[in-house]
Amino acid sequence: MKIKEVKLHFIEMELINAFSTSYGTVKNRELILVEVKDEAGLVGWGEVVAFSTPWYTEETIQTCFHMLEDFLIPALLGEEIKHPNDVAVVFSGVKRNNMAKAALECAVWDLYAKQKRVTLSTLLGGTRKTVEAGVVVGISDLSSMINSIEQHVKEGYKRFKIKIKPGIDYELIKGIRKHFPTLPLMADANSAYTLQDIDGLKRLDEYNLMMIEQPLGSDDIVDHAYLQRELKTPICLDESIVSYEDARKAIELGSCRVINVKISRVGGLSEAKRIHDLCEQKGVQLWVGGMLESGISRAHNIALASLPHFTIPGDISASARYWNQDVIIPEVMVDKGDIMVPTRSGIGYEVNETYIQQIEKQVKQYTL
Ligand SMILES: O=C(O)CCC(=O)c1ccccc1C(=O)O
Ligand SMILES: [Mg+2]
Repeated sequence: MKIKEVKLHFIEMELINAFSTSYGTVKNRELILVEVKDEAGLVGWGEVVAFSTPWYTEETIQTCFHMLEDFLIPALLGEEIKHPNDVAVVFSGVKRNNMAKAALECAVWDLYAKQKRVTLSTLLGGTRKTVEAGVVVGISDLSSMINSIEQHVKEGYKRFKIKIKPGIDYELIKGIRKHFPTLPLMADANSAYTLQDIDGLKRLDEYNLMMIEQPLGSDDIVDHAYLQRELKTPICLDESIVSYEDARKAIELGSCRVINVKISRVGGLSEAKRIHDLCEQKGVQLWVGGMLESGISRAHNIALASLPHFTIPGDISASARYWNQDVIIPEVMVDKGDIMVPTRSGIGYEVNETYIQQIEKQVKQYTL
């Protein structure tokens, strides 16, 4: 196939509740929805999930726009693509910028699945009919966090993640554990600690957390290996793993026992699948991470999470967890803690173009 046209839809959606991490707070979520079209007029969808500022990775919505417009879209338009795995090869002249690449690559996966009239899940080798839903609660005061966990327990979620940072950790987890002694609970630090905090991190071992996510530097796998040897709690890496090679090295060094896979962070579905296969082979657990994204990226996450070795519920929540209205039909629903893997072809959800037209700030179109 050849991609004949690419459209970038710039949107901004307000989160139902502001979301706070160790880095800061997100309330208005800027996103770029990416639409690719083949010669027959069939379309596929992807999404740029970088943030407006470079707090999570170095990329932003604007750097992704620059990469897409000036390098990635010109490289892709008109190229012969036999399989979505080829897209990474077409992009190989551009270093990193994984979120920009992933958005376009995911759109090609959706399109390719639609051409073949199969679900994206099937195309990737997915085996599950449902995926387990986990939910994330941002940093707030203890009683608000307990209330929102309570709510999410009622909604059926199967794994609960809280955000922590230095000074808002031990007492917070102690308070949550008092209310929910057996809850499948984990904590995400988003790189807020250093090895100097090791004594405090070791004290968290008493709370039986499923794992602690990304305690140390975003680009570190050496200090994490040291920390993992000192902790009973498994370490899960997020920011530190931006490629298959990173995953291989982290596993070899013993830097983590779990990996959070985000399609965007690793540059696309092909790389995410390679990491899945590696972890399966090495006996390392993994789950699918989230980016406060719209239903389009959420749909890609669901397809990925249907692969057999995604054994831990991911950060894949219902559309209604974050949005008053999502951009897909139907919206993502959680039923008794499970999300159905859609059975229609491609990402399996209809994109609500009428709604996108209402909320988009700008559209840019690129043709061959
Ligand atoms: O529910 C979600 O979409 C994931 C929430 C989350 O933890 C997160 C959200 C934004 C940026 C980074 C992270 C993270 O996993 O570290
Ligand atoms: Mg994380």
